[in-house]
Amino acid sequence: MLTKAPNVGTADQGPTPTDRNSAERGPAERGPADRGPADQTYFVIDFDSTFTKVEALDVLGEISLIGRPDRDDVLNQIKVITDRGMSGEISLAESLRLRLGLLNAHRDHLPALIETLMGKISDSFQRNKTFLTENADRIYIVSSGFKEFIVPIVTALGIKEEHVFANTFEFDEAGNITGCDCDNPLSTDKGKVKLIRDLNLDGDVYVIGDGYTDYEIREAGLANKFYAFTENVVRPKVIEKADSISPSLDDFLFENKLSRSQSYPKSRINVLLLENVHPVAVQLFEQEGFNVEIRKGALDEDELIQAIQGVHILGIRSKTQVTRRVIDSANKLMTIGAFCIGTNQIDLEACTEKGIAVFNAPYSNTRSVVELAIGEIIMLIRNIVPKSNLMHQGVWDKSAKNSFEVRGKKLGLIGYGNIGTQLSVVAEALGMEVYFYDVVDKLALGNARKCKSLDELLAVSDIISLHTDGRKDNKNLISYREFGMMKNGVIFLNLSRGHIVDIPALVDAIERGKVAGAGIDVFPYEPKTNQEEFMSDLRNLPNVILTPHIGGSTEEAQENIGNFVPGKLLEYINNGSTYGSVNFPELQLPLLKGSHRLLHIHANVPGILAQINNIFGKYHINIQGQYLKTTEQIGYVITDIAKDYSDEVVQELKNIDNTIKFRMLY
Ligand SMILES: NC(=O)c1ccc[n+]([C@@H]2O[C@H](COP(=O)([O-])OP(=O)(O)OC[C@H]3O[C@@H](n4cnc5c(N)ncnc54)[C@H](O)[C@@H]3O)[C@@H](O)[C@H]2O)c1
Ligand SMILES: O=C(O)CC[C@@H](O)C(=O)O
Repeated sequence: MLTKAPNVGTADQGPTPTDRNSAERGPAERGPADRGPADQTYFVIDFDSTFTKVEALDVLGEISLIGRPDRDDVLNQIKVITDRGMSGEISLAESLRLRLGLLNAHRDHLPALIETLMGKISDSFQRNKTFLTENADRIYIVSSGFKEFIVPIVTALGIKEEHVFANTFEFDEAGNITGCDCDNPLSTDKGKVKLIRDLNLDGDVYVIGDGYTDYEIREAGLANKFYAFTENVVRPKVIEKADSISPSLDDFLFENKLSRSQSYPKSRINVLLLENVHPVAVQLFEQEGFNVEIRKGALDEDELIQAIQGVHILGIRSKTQVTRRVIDSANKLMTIGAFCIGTNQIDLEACTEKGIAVFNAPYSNTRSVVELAIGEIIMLIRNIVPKSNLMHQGVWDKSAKNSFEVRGKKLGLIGYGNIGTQLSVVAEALGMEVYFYDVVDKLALGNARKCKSLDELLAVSDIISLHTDGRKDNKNLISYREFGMMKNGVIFLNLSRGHIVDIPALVDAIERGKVAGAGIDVFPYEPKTNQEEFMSDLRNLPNVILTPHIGGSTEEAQENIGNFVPGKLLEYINNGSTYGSVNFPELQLPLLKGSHRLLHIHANVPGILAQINNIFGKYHINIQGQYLKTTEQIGYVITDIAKDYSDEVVQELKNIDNTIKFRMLY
């Protein structure tokens, strides 16, 4: 029985490479023909904390002890005993005896217990009902729990009643639970071992469970492998004995190439979040079942190259530079989320070439930047910062000199995108005259006036605020010449990107009095963490507000972003949708229902769609839906097909010349 290596998938060839040119496995992909295990393989599954999320006797206690003043105390004692039994600290018989003694339970409590347990079936078991039903002949539930509640739960998911091995309660005449059937081996130590030995299963045996008693079957030489099931509880003492760890049933089925409801187990998807991304994002990924690693600061290139190994989803903000070297070394990366607006810190071209989809949050912090800009404009034009500094030194300098209203002043906006336009509207509400210049022809909102050139805007404005994107061409957009063209005593703001302003030129303009006040939030070099000192020639200049790139750092904006970006990344991972991507052809796809989705990313050269469809034609595959979108660089073809198809189809699709990435979803 123990000589064979696990070989349960006769036809499934397992996960196939995501990246055409590598042998790695990626999320949401598999061989097409999962036909389930060979006949001679048996699956022995534990019940409490494996099939269900909870320990049934704990739940029974919660029901049976209602109204007792010492309920919480007793429940705690029951939990402690359960854990000690499960990790092998006390014998099972002892654990059962002690718990039944404390429970004070009655037959009438059982319906409520069953109802509660029905709602506590482990998520991955619920998802894989088809596997359980289709393989009912080979699945055994072996538990030291009690048939009275186990049978109704597991049979609801297709398990055969005669394959449930567990204890039975003993009741007194009044219906009180007094103990258990002592002749049953499962009420005794090493009971599962005795039971499996008696069953004498003729084939390979895989045991899935969270407890030490499950491991004992393997220890006794009666199972080929013991899988420590950790979806609900993690018991270090059990894990250290396991042949393998199964964070979910999906993971077990994937590892053994068995038919399953998810193309790739979510517990195998690794997420790396840098730069203090909002906790709501962590929560969203964890709820999805992904593995999440978080780091507070940014990483430099070499650190990131190390950290990105095995990572499928990377989340960053504005400081992490995702260079071509990083992208080239990322062995599993599928998608990047910029938890901010700007994406200039990411080499988008390299991402596109590798088939890595990038998403951002294009307007989740827009309002926060606008409010900061308005606040700073008022502070600067009133000369508040020097006055406040003096007050802190005890100087009372009451005067109106160099202090103005914003009403009637000309505000010049360079860049009339999301932030520029919103600032335009709010500034007009304060009575300012708005002028704007954008490289793209933009609709003027309200009474805003379009300038034909940057120079025109520079010459006319009393206050200039920079809101262009961070494209490379914008480096030093504002330098000596541009400051020279501005009005004397102009107020200047940069809350966009640091490299857009030539800092020595700005320092010079401030020192000469050309710029009477400046609000600067972004810098060509920004400290990687809050521990690093901020070094700049802008320090200690008069009437200059310096802020540490916090234009978008409000609780509201960060929470918005923390919700928005994971939403996009999850849609891409789970459904293939690229709507809102900054480098991929944008496709909003319908939810996947009853079919398999094949996603083909390729270089945009002529004839790929025809080649894809020729392959479908050759294998008589009926296409249920097909979507295509291209950009100059790449094409993205999504095809929904019926579930039956052969390995060759997948292989041929991957072998099409110019294929960048291929994956499957179901
Ligand atoms: N300080 C912060 O915390 C913070 C927060 C959010 C956004 N930002 C930055 O603010 C900037 C604007 O954000 P947005 O959401 O409005 O972006 P956006 O893409 O909506 O708008 C940018 C606009 O700038 C225009 N533009 C680009 N280059 C130009 C040039 N040389 N001259 C004139 N116009 C030019 C574009 O055509 C576009 O209309 C970005 O750089 C973004 O990264 C900073
Ligand atoms: O929060 C950040 O790191 C960046 C904020 C801002 O510059 C953006 O691009 O949205």
